[in-house]
Amino acid sequence: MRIPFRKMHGLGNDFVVIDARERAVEMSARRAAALADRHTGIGCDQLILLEPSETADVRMRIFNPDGGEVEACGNASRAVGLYLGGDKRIETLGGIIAASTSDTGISVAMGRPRFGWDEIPLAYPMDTLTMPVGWEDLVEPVAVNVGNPHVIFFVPDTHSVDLARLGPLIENDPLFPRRINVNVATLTGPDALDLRVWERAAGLTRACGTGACASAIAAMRRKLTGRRVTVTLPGGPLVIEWTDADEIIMTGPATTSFEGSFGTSDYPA
Ligand SMILES: N[C@H](CCC[C@H](N)C(=O)O)C(=O)O
Repeated sequence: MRIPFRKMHGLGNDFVVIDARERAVEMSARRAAALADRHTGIGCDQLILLEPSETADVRMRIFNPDGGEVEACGNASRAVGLYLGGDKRIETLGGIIAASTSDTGISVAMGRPRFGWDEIPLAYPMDTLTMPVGWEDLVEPVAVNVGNPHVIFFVPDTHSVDLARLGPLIENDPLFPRRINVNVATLTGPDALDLRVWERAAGLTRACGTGACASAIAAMRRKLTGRRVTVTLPGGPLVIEWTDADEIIMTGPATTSFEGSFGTSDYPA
């Protein structure tokens, strides 16, 4: 049997999107990892499975390239918003998010940020606004949960950080019981950040929507910016707003690259 999919991306952070609302598709960690593999599979940063939802217009399941299912994916939320069109509520493990499509791009309301050490989560109590920890030159980060967990280091120059080496060290530190997405951010203007991200289980990506949300919120909490920030990633810019209603709104592009299909026998569940 062949399963159709849509290859999509948000600023180069790419996804294989499978719409299983009409016909169920079994998604094991093995199948998700095989599909995401860039050498032997279709290749993507995350695999996205759309299923019927009891509480929203659609349920969006998010699988990292290691096959692990996770709570949130900002760029994929915009991609699914583009695919579905109009205003849609999307159920995720991290909560219900709302996507709306306009001529300035796709906006996604990502819910409210969480700052409690046990909400990140961390392994033990700690101030999450200036954490008393460090890994070589990366010290005193901020931790934020925006559906998924993020740690944010403010540095003089994101490009001088050896993120390929330090990212996995921090991602897998026992301080983070569910591992963590690692962000290095530089303030480049009154309301502007430069950002690079080592994604939990995915590594260096061209863009990370939840990383942009978490880093913007971290800058706002530290009073480095106002409540509307442009975050520039290697793949391009995203605009993040933290509303007075404690909602994170992310606006940016999404693109459909191509449509295809795969054989279930080639990718056993
Ligand atoms: N690797 C992330 C999931 C995808 C996040 C990123 N692709 C985004 O756009 O938010 C995690 O394990 O939490």
